Amino acid sequence: MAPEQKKRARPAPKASQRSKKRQKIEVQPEPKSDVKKLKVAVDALPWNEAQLPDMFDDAEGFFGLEEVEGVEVIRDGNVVQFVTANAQSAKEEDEEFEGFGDDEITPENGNEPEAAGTESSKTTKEKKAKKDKKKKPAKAEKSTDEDTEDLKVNVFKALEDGGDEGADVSAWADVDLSSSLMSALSKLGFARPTPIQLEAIPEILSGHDVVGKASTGSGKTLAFGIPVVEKWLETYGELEEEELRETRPPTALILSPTRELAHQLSEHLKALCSGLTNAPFVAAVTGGLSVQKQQRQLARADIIVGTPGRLWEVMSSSIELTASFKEIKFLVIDEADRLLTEGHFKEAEEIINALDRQQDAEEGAEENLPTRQTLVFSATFHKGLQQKLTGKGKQGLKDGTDSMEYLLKKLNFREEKPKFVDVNPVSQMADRLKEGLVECAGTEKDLYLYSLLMYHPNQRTLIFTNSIHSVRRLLPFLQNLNIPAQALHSQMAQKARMRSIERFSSPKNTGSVLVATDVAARGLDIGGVQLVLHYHLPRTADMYVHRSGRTARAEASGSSILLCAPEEVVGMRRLVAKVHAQNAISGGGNKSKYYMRSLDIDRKVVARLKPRVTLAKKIADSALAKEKKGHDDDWVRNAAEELGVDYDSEEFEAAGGGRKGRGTGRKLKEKESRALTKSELGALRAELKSLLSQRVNVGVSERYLTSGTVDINELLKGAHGEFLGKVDGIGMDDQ
Ligand SMILES: Nc1ncnc2c1ncn2[C@@H]1O[C@H](COP(=O)(O)OP(=O)(O)OP(=O)(O)O)[C@@H](O)[C@H]1O
Repeated sequence: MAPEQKKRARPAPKASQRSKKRQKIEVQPEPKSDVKKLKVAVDALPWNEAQLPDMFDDAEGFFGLEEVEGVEVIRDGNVVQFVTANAQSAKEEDEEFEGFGDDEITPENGNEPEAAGTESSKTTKEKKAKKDKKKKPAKAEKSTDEDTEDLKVNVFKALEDGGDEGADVSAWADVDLSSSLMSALSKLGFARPTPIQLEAIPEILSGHDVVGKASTGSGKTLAFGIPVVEKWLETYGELEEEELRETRPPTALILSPTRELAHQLSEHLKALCSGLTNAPFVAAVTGGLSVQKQQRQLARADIIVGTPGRLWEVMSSSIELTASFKEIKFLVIDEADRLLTEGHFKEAEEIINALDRQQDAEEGAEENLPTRQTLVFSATFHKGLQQKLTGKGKQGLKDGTDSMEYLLKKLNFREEKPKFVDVNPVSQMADRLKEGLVECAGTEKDLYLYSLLMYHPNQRTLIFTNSIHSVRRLLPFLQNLNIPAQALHSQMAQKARMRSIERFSSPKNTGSVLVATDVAARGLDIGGVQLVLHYHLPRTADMYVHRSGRTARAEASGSSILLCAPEEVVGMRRLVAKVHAQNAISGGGNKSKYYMRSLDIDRKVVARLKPRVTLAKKIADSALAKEKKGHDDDWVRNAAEELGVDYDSEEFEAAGGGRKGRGTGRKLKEKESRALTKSELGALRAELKSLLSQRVNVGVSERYLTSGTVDINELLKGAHGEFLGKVDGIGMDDQ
């Protein structure tokens, strides 16, 4: 699409409109006479997320509270109208209102012509260095999505801290990128392409549909992100500031299976774009955050990253959006094997249907092939999917009985055979990942979990469980033991989810622990995760690969340890056989690679940790049971109300409302926990505190385990013996 098509004027943001200051709706004094007023509907006002004090951390009802500034409220009898100061004429009201918020795209960086494509990266770098002295580097989206500000993790933060030297990017020469992108990569410090980038980018740039497979943490995001940005630069990179403010169809739609991953992908692309003079506007569209705000951002987005559910919700409510989406140049499916799984594909399918429907209507179904390129990426593709993706997908689709065939057909590749780029045909696991397992009884997993954390103190650790209930249970348990744990699961409010990730990934919290369900298993790129602990055996081998892939990313190394109960042994064997099958076949060539091995953990030491674990569990259970009792009481009260009887009456109990006679062992335990009085709890806490303050002897030679939060080096200063926490865990290095 040529830039001059489909343009729609957009009001220029005023400096005052970008003010960071927030205020509640209030009646403004008479506006100055030279400012024209604009009446707008309440939904079209420039709402911003209200900033709440930390004490509201988990008050779910408050998340999503929005406020607006610079709005005049006019009351005429019962009619309330909202008027904004705006230099545009009022007739544009219906067309578009971008608002005043601090989330305007600011083409402050957009009025200097792009360096010529033939210019060497060095010259471009010099030019840009001069420019950067005059003003801060472009951060087109820096202030556009405050909801995701807190999700900035890993390398992206470095950009904000300066780092204007830049890397020598001559190793990218074979990929044949524009000088602008070379310069942006230099600023990111990415000196050379990763293997998947080296292989996939040229294929995408030459117009192919691509299916890309590479191990976790190997740079797949930029493997599709760089060509998408390159395409945008090719089309719009030379636009003047004024032209850049005009809306245009988006260049790419990127689908992600989880909200966190969507925000991370968008941050990753923004980080790349922040090194550009003219940059595309990247927007993330996910559930859990304000729809109106996301709709406003979507209207001007060049690259849209979203979860299918929310994306479909906003698309289906706007014919205009759907119409502009049909012009995308790229449809990207990240973590494709998950998104193409039955049960998850429904909304993605709706989106693709909508894109293709438009296509058909306009182009008379010329072969029914889209003009967009489809890019499909993951670290894992189960065998059937892989075969079908690599070319057989378009055959045998007549009856649509095979659902996977059906889904692939739906992707509607424009080529009969997409290019299949597999840079890790042998192993899906990262090279620098060490794997081990610890065998223990199912009932002792809490004890062993804590022991493992003690053996690896001050390491950023991600614990995966198979259920939300387990996350809820383990969180207070670990916190009682002074482990700085955060939780992440899908039933948490989105703000709380992001806050957990932010705290977990904060450079200040190197020894932080995140207890999560598989919602955190895919794609999350959090720097410095050294250890992944599988509290439960993952449900699939692929999930094991993704979970373990949260560590040992890019150039880093890391460990993955599975807690394995006797009833999980069969499943674990199957898992190892699957994950390392190819390695085993390839045999001697890969001698240095070891597989999951049973790790030695001194049971005597574990036994010494038992008293504190028992206490911590008791205290945590008591809190959980009380919380549960609150819910139960609500239920009972509501049921009594429905029956029209007193909550405490015998009549109500007789009617079954009191749920008598359903006491099981678990219920009894809960009851016992609830029965703990305040002073009993206080005594338990005091006992635990005293235990936690003691070192744990780990053997004959004055060796001790310490609480994970204690600085091992400090302790060592006064001791001759060794602390297990100081050495490299439990023998992972010897293997
Ligand atoms: N060329 C490069 N040089 C150095 N680091 C890079 C390069 N490309 C990407 N990275 C960094 O590597 C890390 C992992 O990248 P990314 O998140 O894209 O991995 P992935 O392959 O998508 O992993 P997963 O399968 O877990 O989603 C990121 O921190 C990213 O910034």
